[in-house]
Amino acid sequence: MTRTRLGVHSEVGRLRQAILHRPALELDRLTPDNCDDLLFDDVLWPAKARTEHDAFVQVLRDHGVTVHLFGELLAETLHSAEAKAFVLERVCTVQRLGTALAASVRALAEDMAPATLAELLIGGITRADLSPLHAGGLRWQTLGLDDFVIPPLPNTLFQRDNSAWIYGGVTINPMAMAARRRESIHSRAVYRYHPLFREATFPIYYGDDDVDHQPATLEGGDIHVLGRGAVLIGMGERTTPQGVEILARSLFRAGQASRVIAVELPKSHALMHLDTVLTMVDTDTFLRYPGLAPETLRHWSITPASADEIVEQNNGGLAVEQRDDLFGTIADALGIDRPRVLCVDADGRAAAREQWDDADNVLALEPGVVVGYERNTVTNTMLAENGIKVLPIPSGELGRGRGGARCMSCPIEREGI
Ligand SMILES: NC(=O)NCCC[C@H](N)C(=O)O
Repeated sequence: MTRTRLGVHSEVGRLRQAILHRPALELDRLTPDNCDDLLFDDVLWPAKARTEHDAFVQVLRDHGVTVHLFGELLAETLHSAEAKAFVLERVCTVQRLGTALAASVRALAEDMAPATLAELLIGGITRADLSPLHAGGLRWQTLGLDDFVIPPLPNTLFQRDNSAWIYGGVTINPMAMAARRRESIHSRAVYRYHPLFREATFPIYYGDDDVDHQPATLEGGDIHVLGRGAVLIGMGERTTPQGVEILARSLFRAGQASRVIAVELPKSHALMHLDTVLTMVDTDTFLRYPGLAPETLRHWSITPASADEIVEQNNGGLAVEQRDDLFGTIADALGIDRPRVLCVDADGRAAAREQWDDADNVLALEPGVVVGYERNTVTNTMLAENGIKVLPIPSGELGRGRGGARCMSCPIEREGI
């Protein structure tokens, strides 16, 4: 078993361990009819996507990062009868499956080998997959052979979003989009029952219960662990102020962070998460999409409120102060003069095209060394000219789900700065 010192103490400190997901059956089940609903802009060539993903994993391993594959973690988790029951109780519900199917699908799933069950939970279950089943009920009769009894979760590829480590603990995120909500059930099971996490003690800040969290949603692509006790959170299409408040309170209570900076983002698909337009590439350096004008972004600095402030301001325990210079606020939090902000601003069209292809969504492996899609030549050249080393990975297929190297990885052990 791998040495585990779980915790993510910065965005750019040396990355030691991360969870990635090698895309499997779920990509074969993406069609022109369902890809929009499943938050993909196109269908993919699955075999090629897997080869590209293998190349990504290899770059990380060559750099000394221990990579855990989520499909394997889930399969190993489901070896435990308790874990299987935990997942099936939450997936095979009457609301999701109908009264007749809930019990019969659950009975079939109980008998499956853990690896098969993990594959189908992520890849989706069609009526044809259940062919020996003779069920009654309206739902069963309305389903065509190829229809999904349980839809696939192709965005499991983007491990960044459904859980996020922040300093010594993790948040298991209530996801904004219906197409991604079941992902969090799988992560809850892995963090509870997988041997990598089962014996460890760490706070779970949010989401590890069966409460209906909507609309207090959070997604990891919006969460940046800046380091030195600070956390930057984007509020755009996916993360709401209610979600940020709950997380901030929990982080402060656990003594894991001393300041949260919440920044409002334009609500658009191209900018669905903060990390599609802003990532950290060195201890004092950010990569920013030039279409995102920081001076126009409203942002707030959130710290734990004193007892007096709680009474005077009725603020729910959070001292919230609106600020007017985002990178100035970040500099304060990091105790530096002013961060360096790199931008492709010579060619607006190239910047826009490359942002769409996740040029600004790089994953730092250590200060000044990042992984990014090879296709984004203008951004990668600009980074190299500014002393940032880019390790390129292929992206012809992978990028069609609209996520880059940062989106596809969930760091679980990373050093501070
Ligand atoms: N952090 C990220 O920006 N993740 C990319 C998620 C893409 C996925 N298709 C989604 O819409 O949720």
